Amino acid sequence: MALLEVKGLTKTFGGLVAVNNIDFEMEDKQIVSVIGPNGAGKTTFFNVISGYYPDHEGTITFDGNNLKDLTPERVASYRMARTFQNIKLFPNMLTVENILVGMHLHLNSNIFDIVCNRRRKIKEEAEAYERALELLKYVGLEGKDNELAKNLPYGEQRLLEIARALAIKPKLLLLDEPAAGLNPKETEAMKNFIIKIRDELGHSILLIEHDMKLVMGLSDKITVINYGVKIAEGTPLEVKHNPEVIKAYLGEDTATEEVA
Ligand SMILES: Nc1ncnc2c1ncn2[C@@H]1O[C@H](COP(=O)(O)OP(=O)(O)OP(=O)(O)O)[C@@H](O)[C@H]1O
Repeated sequence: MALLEVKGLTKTFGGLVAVNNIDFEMEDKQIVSVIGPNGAGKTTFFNVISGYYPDHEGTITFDGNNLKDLTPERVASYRMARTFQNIKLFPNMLTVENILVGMHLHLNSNIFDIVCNRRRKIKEEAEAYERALELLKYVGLEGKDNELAKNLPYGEQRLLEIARALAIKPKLLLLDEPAAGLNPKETEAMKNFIIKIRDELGHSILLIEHDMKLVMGLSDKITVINYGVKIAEGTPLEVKHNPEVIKAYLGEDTATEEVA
């Protein structure tokens, strides 16, 4: 069974069909990229899958669960986490607090515990704090727990957003343009880090990205969207030699570059 199965997904804004009848599947532990020109519908596709646009047509099944009409919080509770094209951190909170917020979904304390059993809650909070520090270390931000999120350099804010997403131990991690705003060296590091997340933590990853070196270098599969329609799908080699993809998006240069 596919980890994520999307059938006939359509999302309109007034008269504009932003996502048009898309079928899509990905397996567990795959890294899959969604590419296409600006305005093609990639972020809308992510927003629908992760529960931000409940009024759509089509079905989304994730890890055997029907996601129809679920809120982003309910979708996340099935362990689908995401980052955003424009980083969405709590800028005036500490880095470690940003991760703790992402973790609240996973804490088991209920209102009875909070009122009657403080001990369990205190233990959970201490464990959560330790885990948040571990996650900071994992993404390369060790020792930055007491810094305000807004004071981190841009590339580190992207890493913090990923650390917060990892806090829910996602079965599927959606990354919306993880390399946007990064220089080539940071982009290469991000590529290796995404592969490491899949290989070491076993998370499946679905990403949107315009950096073709990154996309071609890490994807098991690439899905190409143009004007809301899926125009191609396949391995990096298949996609980069697809004439329709070259015409709509890649151009001839990418087709002749070596896959990293
Ligand atoms: N909330 C919205 N209301 C109205 N139109 C929207 C909304 N969000 C997206 N659109 C439109 O839907 C289309 C697809 O936009 P989307 O942001 O999904 O594209 P994209 O492929 O992610 O683009 P980019 O690569 O530039 O981020 C665009 O024409 C956009 O203007």
